[in-house]
Amino acid sequence: MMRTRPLKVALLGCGVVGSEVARIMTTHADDLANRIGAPVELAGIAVRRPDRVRAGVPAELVTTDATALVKRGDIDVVIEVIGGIEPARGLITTAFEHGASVVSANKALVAADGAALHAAAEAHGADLYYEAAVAGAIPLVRPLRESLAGDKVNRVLGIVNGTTNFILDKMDSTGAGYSEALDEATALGYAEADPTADVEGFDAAAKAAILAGIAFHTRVTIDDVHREGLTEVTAADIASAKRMGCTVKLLAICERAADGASVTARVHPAMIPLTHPLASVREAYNAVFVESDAAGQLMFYGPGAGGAPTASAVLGDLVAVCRNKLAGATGPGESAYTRLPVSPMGEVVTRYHISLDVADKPGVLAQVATIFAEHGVSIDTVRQQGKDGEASLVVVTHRAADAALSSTVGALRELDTVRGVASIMRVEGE
Ligand SMILES: NC(=O)c1ccc[n+]([C@@H]2O[C@H](COP(=O)([O-])OP(=O)(O)OC[C@H]3O[C@@H](n4cnc5c(N)ncnc54)[C@H](O)[C@@H]3O)[C@@H](O)[C@H]2O)c1
Ligand SMILES: N[C@@H](CCO)C(=O)O
Ligand code: NA
Repeated sequence: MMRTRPLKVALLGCGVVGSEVARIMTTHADDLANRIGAPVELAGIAVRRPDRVRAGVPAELVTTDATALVKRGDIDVVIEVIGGIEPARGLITTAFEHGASVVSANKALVAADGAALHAAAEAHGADLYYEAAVAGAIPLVRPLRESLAGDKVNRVLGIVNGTTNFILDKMDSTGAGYSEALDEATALGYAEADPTADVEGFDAAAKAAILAGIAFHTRVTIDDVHREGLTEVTAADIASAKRMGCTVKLLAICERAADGASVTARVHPAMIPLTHPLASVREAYNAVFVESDAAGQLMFYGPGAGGAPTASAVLGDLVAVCRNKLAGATGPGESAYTRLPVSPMGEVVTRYHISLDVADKPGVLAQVATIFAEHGVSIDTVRQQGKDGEASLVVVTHRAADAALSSTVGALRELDTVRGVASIMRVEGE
């Protein structure tokens, strides 16, 4: 039976995502009410710039005082789509203290301070949901938290940043330049307010931290995630990948160690074979593989960024949180009981593609091969292309520890015959 008294919602932020949340809450009001069992009313919208015209947003609801809005006392759910650490963190904490549950799209905040936020929610009998924080519209947080809660997840691997996938895809398929592709991603609402977060891998690292924490029931913060962005990827890397039948993607990889005693989380560009399903993920789409003991391999695919797709995830959380409120219950909180430690990048084991500029003279290949052997890194293939006394040597290794590969590269740099290390890229998905 439908309750007539509405649940009141405060919206913090009315940018790319917030304006779509407001639009869908208005246009789908009847469906939302039927699905929840009570009407939901947009009771206030906190913005920074009230002068900005927002189509379809009732002017009388707009305020610049977000703190007063969350302190009103009659708000049931706060939707935080401001982004960043402060004032978002303070506003969310205040919301809990005043009895509201919170839906957020803020991966930066959850990845930095998720444990404290969950504790604050629990202390006040409130919910904290953030499906939109990881891979936009794609259901991932709740499938991991709820649907897979009876299984044991061993690996989460995927493309979790739409902006960088859009850039790599445009560069690869249309030959567009890096800045041109980034400008287009920004205009389409995919990039963060400061796109450095996207291209330097901070956004993907935040998502990797959230995924690893939920998947392995432990605590992982963004500081635990090894991060390399897109800015070092060159056209030569992309061309080299093509020659190997691969493409370059920015991947987030969270793994349980073989002995089960620790986990790792990393974000970096990697070559993947064109035959791998992730190779065909285009534009701002995201795709994530989850591997678990009982289910085997699951793949989640869909729009990972953009106003309306992200609002879809926010609205899904709003419905869940409102249903919990009406039932006088809360959904699942933090699950970090395994306390598995996060191992450093040096312990990650994978394959590598190394491109060296070397002198083209007798014995160089043998010297290079010896350095790999001395560091216990086994070579899979070597390709050499010579030109005017210089040569480009491309070495692909078998699986080796990242620390061993780093020492190998350090020793290679010391060789007189090695003029430079043009690129080092990990090879994944084989
Ligand atoms: N855009 C996407 O594709 C996407 C996808 C997933 C998650 N997110 C996350 O959603 C959140 C919002 O992203 P966005 O793309 O809508 O950003 P945005 O910059 O378009 O919107 C944020 C809005 O918050 C406003 N704001 C800033 N400080 C405020 C304050 N103190 N009070 C009220 N309003 C304030 C800004 O003026 C801006 O309009 C971020 O956490 C982002 O990481 C975005
Ligand atoms: N800037 C992010 C938004 C989605 O989280 C991206 O490009 O994926
Ligand atoms: Na999601």
